[in-house]
Amino acid sequence: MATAIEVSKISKQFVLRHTRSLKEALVWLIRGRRGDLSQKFFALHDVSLTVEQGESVALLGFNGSGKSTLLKHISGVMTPDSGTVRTRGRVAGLIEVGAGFHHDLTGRDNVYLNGAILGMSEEQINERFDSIVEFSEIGEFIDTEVKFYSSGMYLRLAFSVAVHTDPEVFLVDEILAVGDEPFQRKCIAKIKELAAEGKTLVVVSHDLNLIPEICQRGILLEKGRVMFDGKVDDAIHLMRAERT
Ligand SMILES: Nc1ncnc2c1ncn2[C@@H]1O[C@H](COP(=O)(O)OP(=O)(O)OP(=O)(O)O)[C@@H](O)[C@H]1O
Repeated sequence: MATAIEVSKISKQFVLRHTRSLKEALVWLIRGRRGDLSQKFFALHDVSLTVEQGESVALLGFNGSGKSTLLKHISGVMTPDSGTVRTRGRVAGLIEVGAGFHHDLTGRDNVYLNGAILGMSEEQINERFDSIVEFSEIGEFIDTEVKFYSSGMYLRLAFSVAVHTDPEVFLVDEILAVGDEPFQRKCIAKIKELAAEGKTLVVVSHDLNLIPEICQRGILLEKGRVMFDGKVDDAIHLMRAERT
């Protein structure tokens, strides 16, 4: 089986921003700006993992453990301070949903814009346009500027465009928690369909009941490090044990 994602020893540091008191800032200035007022921390620390084509993997961990940051590195919207990320095939991400959408454009124009950003040709978008709109259930609002959409409508259209790009690797970040229940169920069914077709999936979700329905493998992150990588049930068991 071919490798779809190869993450090799990546680390990412962020600046821990906290407000300093006026006194602290004055002391720092008087001392000739010596020392660093900002502190850094590792959002990801020496993370390595390999995902084979057709695998469905869940990234698990408590808030702030680094799941979204890792997903952003796999999608390529973030680059690591050190280490490498390699992916094979087209990667579609629902990471910051609708991030590629332009508020002043209509749903229709955004389908074309976002579709192009995600790598579809105009011809492909023309072919899939009706199906995109149908899946999103946007209906007649397709010619309305998206700034007038509800957050659920926005998400539905963004999700619909992304799944129609026919990605080889599909990255999902907590989408399952957004949107109304019927649409959530539809998204989950679509994600399962993609998995059954042999697409590679990396899913971030806090829904520990849903995750085993989609993923066989679970990677547990803690403070930016991989604590466990194995069967999804074992990863969930470990996570639940840590919570108690
Ligand atoms: N752009 C950024 N600048 C500074 N800090 C960041 C940035 N993005 C994320 N962080 C920090 O990195 C850490 C990891 O964040 P991340 O969003 O990856 O966690 P997560 O596991 O996805 O959390 P959650 O379950 O809450 O979504 C957090 O402490 C977060 O505050």
